[in-house]
Amino acid sequence: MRITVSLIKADVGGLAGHVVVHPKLEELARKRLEEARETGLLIDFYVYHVGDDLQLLMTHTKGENNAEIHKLAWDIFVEVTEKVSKPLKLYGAGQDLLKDTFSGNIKGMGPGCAEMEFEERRSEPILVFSADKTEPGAWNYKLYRIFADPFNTAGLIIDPAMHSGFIFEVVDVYEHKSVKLSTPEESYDLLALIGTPGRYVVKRVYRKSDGEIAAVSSATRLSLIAGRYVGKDDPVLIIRAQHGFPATGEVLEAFAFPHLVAGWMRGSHTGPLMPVPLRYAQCTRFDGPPRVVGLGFQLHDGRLEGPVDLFDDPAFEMTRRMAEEVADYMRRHGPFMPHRLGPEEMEYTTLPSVLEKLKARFVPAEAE
Ligand SMILES: O=P(O)(O)OC[C@H]1O[C@](O)(COP(=O)(O)O)[C@@H](O)[C@@H]1O
Ligand SMILES: [Mg+2]
Repeated sequence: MRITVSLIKADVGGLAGHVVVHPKLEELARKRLEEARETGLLIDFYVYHVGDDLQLLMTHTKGENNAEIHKLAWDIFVEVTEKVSKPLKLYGAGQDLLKDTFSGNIKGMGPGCAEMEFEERRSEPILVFSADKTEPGAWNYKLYRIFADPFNTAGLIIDPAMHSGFIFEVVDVYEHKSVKLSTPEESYDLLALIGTPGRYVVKRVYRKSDGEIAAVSSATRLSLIAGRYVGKDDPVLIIRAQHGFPATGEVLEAFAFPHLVAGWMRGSHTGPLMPVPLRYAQCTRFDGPPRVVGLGFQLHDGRLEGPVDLFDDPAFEMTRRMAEEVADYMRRHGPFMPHRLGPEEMEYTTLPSVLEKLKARFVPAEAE
């Protein structure tokens, strides 16, 4: 049976600033998705949040980029904005809805979207990850560790189905071009690109032996669509696990190191990506630190069994402690790089308007 998993998210209003999604937004979204399940449009769904981003996880048989599914998500974001965010004056009501009318595909309209279609296996574990206060390139490091680094993923050495490696599809978000690179043989080329996560973003990963889709992320950069700062993209990621794909624990292992990502306060700072359970999925200190939630499901004929709240485990306490220490260390740099992002990344923040004011005051400098 061919199943499509669609994870579509948007920031349509935050409670107490950009901290968390209001429960009423989730309630109304659940109601509408329940109706869509009753009509048969959806097989199943799960609504959750990370920070101020409302997450709609849906399963169906309509394929990727389906107008009905995308419209369902778009209409929900619009309705919850009108009926909940605006009356309650939630912060940044409708923030990610960059266009007025739906035009067939939600991509490029503001919300983030990751979708994959596949033949459901005899047993199909899927893992979904959602991050707040960071950008899509934040997954680059994790995806490399999961699908190309045998020090993370034992199966790359041990499992014959994975031994020939994976193919990474990388998007240049500035040039709107993509390239496929094959690991392990092109690992260094891959790293040459994805080590610049603000520009090169891993969009998909395929198993090399049979071309099966293994992972897909949301790879849009909102500021490049809007041409101005509209918050970070707060990306999502779907990964298939086990039996010829990395085991659930191999996927999670990549999250045990809270690597540094761009985002955090005003989308302008470097900070550690902290893996948290759903109950800690709110961004507080300096609007962060950037955080990620992970949910695990078993699919059965497209139905979502679960979730398992994957980071709700003492095994990730040390990671969180390390993230807190790194957060504290980075914070002490205040407005200095590398805590504050470099000039290229700051271009789409509100900093250029501040610098503009100083322009006229510059005079030729003395010869040194
Ligand atoms: O100028 P404002 O409206 O207070 O916006 C600043 C806000 O933008 C943000 O960068 C937005 O974060 P999100 O991308 O999660 O919406 C917050 O960190 C910060 O509070
Ligand atoms: Mg957000």
